[in-house]
Amino acid sequence: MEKIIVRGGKRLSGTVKVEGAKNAVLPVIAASLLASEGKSIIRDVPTLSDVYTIGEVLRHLNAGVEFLDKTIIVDASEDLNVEAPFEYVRKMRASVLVMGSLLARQGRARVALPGGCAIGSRPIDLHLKGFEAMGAKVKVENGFVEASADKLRGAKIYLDFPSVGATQNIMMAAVLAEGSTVIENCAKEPEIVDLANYLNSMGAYVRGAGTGTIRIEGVEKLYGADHTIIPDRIEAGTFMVAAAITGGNVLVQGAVPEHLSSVIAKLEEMNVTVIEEANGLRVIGPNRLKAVDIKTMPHPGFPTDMQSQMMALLVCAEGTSIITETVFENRYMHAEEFRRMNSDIKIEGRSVIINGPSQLQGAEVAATDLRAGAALIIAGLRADGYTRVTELKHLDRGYLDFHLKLRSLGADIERVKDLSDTPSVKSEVIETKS
Ligand SMILES: CC(=O)N[C@H]1[C@@H](OP(=O)(O)OP(=O)(O)OC[C@H]2O[C@@H](n3ccc(=O)[nH]c3=O)[C@H](O)[C@@H]2O)O[C@H](CO)[C@@H](O)[C@@H]1O
Ligand SMILES: C=C(OP(=O)(O)O)C(=O)O
Repeated sequence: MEKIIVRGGKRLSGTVKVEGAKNAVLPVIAASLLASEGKSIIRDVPTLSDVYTIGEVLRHLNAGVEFLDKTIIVDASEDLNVEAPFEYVRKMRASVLVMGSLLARQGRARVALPGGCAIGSRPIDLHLKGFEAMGAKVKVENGFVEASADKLRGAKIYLDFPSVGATQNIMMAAVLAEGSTVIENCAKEPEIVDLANYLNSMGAYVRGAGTGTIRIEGVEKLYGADHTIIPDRIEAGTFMVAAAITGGNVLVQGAVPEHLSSVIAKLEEMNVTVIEEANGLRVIGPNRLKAVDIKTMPHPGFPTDMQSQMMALLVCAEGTSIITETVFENRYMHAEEFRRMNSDIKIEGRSVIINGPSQLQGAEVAATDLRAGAALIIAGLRADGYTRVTELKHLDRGYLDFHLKLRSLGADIERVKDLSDTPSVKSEVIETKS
């Protein structure tokens, strides 16, 4: 079993560069299946386990996928297979994002139903309602959801909730449909805008991405295109919190202020200094952090993917803070792990009440999901003694070289393979850059 071991107490300083966004690259790779002619070149790709998983899904669907450092080249010009089996969907729910492209390209898609996960039940009913509105027949059988349509027709689709995945899947289905599609109450996340830009560069007609209404005119055919992925706002936000919790001074290179306005506002309310520089955001942590309330919301509200990292910071803040999670019903599994580190956190329904400041203490804790993994490591940066974080497979879905980046900022941190089952060897340090 691998662990990250952090010894708290170091102030972070220096510069850290963020990768391309995981949540932008996954839908873009799914959309590359729409190009029946020409190859897509996708740049600034973070080489995370999720990205390799979606690469495997595409290969299984008969697309050519080549990884060249941080670039992926996709050739989807051959006829595609239409089935994404459970072995992929189990590893990564975002595999369901191939449905829209397959339905548009091949008239059929069969994808294993994703299960729930540690953050909530995560149904896909809104994706399917969108496909049905466009004339697809949808059935759920034997653990698979199958959608088929001779020809998708444009439709007016109102989403009951601005789901990121449903908006993306419907966009991908609509770009090759006959006529106009309007998606109302759609998601406005920067990753939606990135997908729209990529689709437009393939020859699609998508307007309004980033607002609450997207309009799409279907076209006959799409072509491979060259696209650079936007910087990862959640990775950026994670390093901003890491700088703040240690009272450090860090330039987060590549952070886009407009993508992070709610996170910046909350950090400033907590007395953290955030300065816009030409190539990123400088974050300077205060001596005393102030308690604040946070409510997670769809963009431009406070992102649920930053909730656990902020929890680490609020534990160290003076006063009572309340976090209310409105996006996922069960995204507090990490609260229990924070309690093991001596924090005063009470869960009450969809809210948590944090009484701070607590002096965090090092402990052995488990990452319950990818953001929880990062949050526990961040808490370890401030804790007395050693914090050992396990279940790193979650962290690896979303963060590249996390411990190496933190170490380059001065953290006392290492990643080890625990060999406690092997007589006479306790642990082995892992230093390889992925
Ligand atoms: C790969 C990726 O980009 N993942 C992000 C994406 O996930 P994802 O696209 O899965 O998140 P959604 O926006 O779809 O989900 C938000 C809420 O809507 C509900 N819902 C969603 C679809 C549906 O058909 N029915 C339904 O009820 C979900 O259960 C959840 O409560 O957006 C989330 C919300 O910002 C982020 O936390 C994830 O990091
Ligand atoms: C929840 C997340 O991702 P996913 O939707 O891929 O599980 C995340 O990035 O925090």
